[in-house]
Amino acid sequence: MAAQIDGVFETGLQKKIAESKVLVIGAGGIGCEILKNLVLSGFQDIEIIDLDTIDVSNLNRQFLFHKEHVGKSKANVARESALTFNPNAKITAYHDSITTNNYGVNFFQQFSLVLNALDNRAARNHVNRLCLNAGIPLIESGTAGYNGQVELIKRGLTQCYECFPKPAQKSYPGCTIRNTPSEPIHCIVWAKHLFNQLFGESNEDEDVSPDTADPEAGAEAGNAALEADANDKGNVDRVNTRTWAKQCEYDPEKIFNKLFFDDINYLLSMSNLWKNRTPPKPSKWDTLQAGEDGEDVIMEDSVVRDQKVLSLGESAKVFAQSIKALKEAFAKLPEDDHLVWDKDDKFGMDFVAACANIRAQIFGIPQKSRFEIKSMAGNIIPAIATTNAITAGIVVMRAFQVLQEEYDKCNTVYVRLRVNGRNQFIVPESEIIPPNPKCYVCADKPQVVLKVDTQNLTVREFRDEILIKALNMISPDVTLDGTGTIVISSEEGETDCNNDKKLAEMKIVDGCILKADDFLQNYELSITVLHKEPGREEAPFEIVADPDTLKPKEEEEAAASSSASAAFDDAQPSTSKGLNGSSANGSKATVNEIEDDTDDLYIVEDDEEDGKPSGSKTVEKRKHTSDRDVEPTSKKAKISSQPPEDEDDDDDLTIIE
Ligand SMILES: Nc1ncnc2c1ncn2[C@@H]1O[C@H](COP(=O)(O)OP(=O)(O)OP(=O)(O)O)[C@@H](O)[C@H]1O
Ligand SMILES: [Zn+2]
Repeated sequence: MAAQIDGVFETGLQKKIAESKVLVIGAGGIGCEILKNLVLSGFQDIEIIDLDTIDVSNLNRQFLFHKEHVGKSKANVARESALTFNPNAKITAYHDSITTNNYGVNFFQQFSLVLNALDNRAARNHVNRLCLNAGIPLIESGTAGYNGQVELIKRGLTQCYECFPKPAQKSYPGCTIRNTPSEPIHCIVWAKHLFNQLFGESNEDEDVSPDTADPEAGAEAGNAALEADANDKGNVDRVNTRTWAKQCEYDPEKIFNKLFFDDINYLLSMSNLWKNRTPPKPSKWDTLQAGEDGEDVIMEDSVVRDQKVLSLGESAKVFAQSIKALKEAFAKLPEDDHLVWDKDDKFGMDFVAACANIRAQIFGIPQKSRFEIKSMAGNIIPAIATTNAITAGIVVMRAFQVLQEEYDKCNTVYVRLRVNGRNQFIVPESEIIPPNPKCYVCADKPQVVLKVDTQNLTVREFRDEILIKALNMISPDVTLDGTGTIVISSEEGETDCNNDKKLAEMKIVDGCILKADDFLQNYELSITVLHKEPGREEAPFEIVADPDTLKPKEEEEAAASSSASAAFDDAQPSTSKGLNGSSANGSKATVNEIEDDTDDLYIVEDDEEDGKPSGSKTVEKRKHTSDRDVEPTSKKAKISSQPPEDEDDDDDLTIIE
């Protein structure tokens, strides 16, 4: 090992490296590079964890993996390959998720430091909480295309991963997706939702059928459309899409005709929608001759087929074939299990591409090749091996500084596409950003205020949508302060009887305080409940991390009528813009383009102004927008509220390697 040769490193550091024990979380693009750097730098005791197996698409940049490793555990293969660089190193590999209860605070406490090389918010939040709790320094890293970022998270010294709210994910109004798509992405999002309705985790916000509550359609139109569905007695029999599909045994022809003929006719009956739009053209299976037309395309080499825009008949054929395969895969699962859409799963991807293109054709929207749809549906921006390598290099350099306790030197570092005015393309933040004293995770006594309609929200929704999705807990226990009533227990089945009760029925009303506790994360949060009356356009709930920002009711109403102050409120670091249940238009009918955290969107914002290094002003700006420039690792899409000045157009390309 070069680094074990005296003189390469200063002796003090050399010793510290040899005596330390580090944990690497994630053995993907950055993780492989980090592991190699650690081993070559003389680290002797390394543990690495990754839940995934190796995919062909990883091979171009995750150089510890080769063709013969496809399908094997990433952590195990990374360990074996890294050992060839230094057979004397002790590397322990776990093929597991870091979020399981095998890895609690005690596990974390055995390490000198933790290095994150993850690709999703949920896991990052979890590791953030455990490292804060265990008092172990965490080096967080990520890349998106040519951009990279490395940051130290240390309790009491720096901001944590959750100190400032993240920008909300890009979303589209539900009625655009369900009723009036106008761009290819609307059809792609619809197709992904359809996959979930038929085979995946169905979500009522992801309904794919016509939305009769669309305000633009007007109540009359909706009623007229509903009447078209009425049975002999004038009632409307509405069945859930999956139930219906199961009843007709996933017959492709029947599903095709329902989605692309009946539902489109239904939409046409909502005539207000088409006053200023080109109406869609329903399509029927038997007019397509899908059988003959599509035969060749199924047989075609997938690389060639990926690049082509298929005819309607060809898409219908792919549609039928993929439904058949997905139906079989679904049938093999236990009763209450479901499929998970994955861009790398052939039939899942075929299904989404075919459905998106059929719908696009019906609405007169340009169609896309399967290749293009894959990149849009997976929100992929290219993973650049060099950015991963540079970022991982900085991670390990930071690790040296942490081992030497030179924390004051550990400013966040950004990797940029182009050099700035100071000729830097690796740009350090000008100062260490301190913790947010109002952070709902790393503050001494974490607390939030929850504004919610207590008469309507069920305990189950409170747990799933608020505690788990918005507040990133994994296995919460909740008690009502003062009475000690157990509202939610993490013990399976213990409080199931509460699940369908409304909060108010559990005596959780305005002014109550709930104590939420996640034993897996050693995390306790105090939640003050404020009742709010339901409003049609409003978010179903709002979480405010800084109670001081709450105003008396009258003031709030006055503020709401002023767009200027509303905009100001949005910019407050401690109000939880990224945490509430609202979306772009504040309506619950809005759907996320990106469902899973793996596909998080992050603002990439230039940290410099006028080519000068960022000063405190910029730091302040960052706090108020996004504290993280880059959503770590490879396949993240990126949005920018204000495009970075020196950003290359190439960055907007969404391509897959
Ligand atoms: N909860 C978790 N526990 C352990 N490992 C995780 C967890 N969540 C994500 N990971 C791992 O983090 C790694 C992130 O690496 P990377 O972003 O390069 O992803 P990838 O899946 O290898 O590539 P791509 O997403 O571009 O196909 C992945 O190998 C992923 O399996
Ligand atoms: Zn914090």
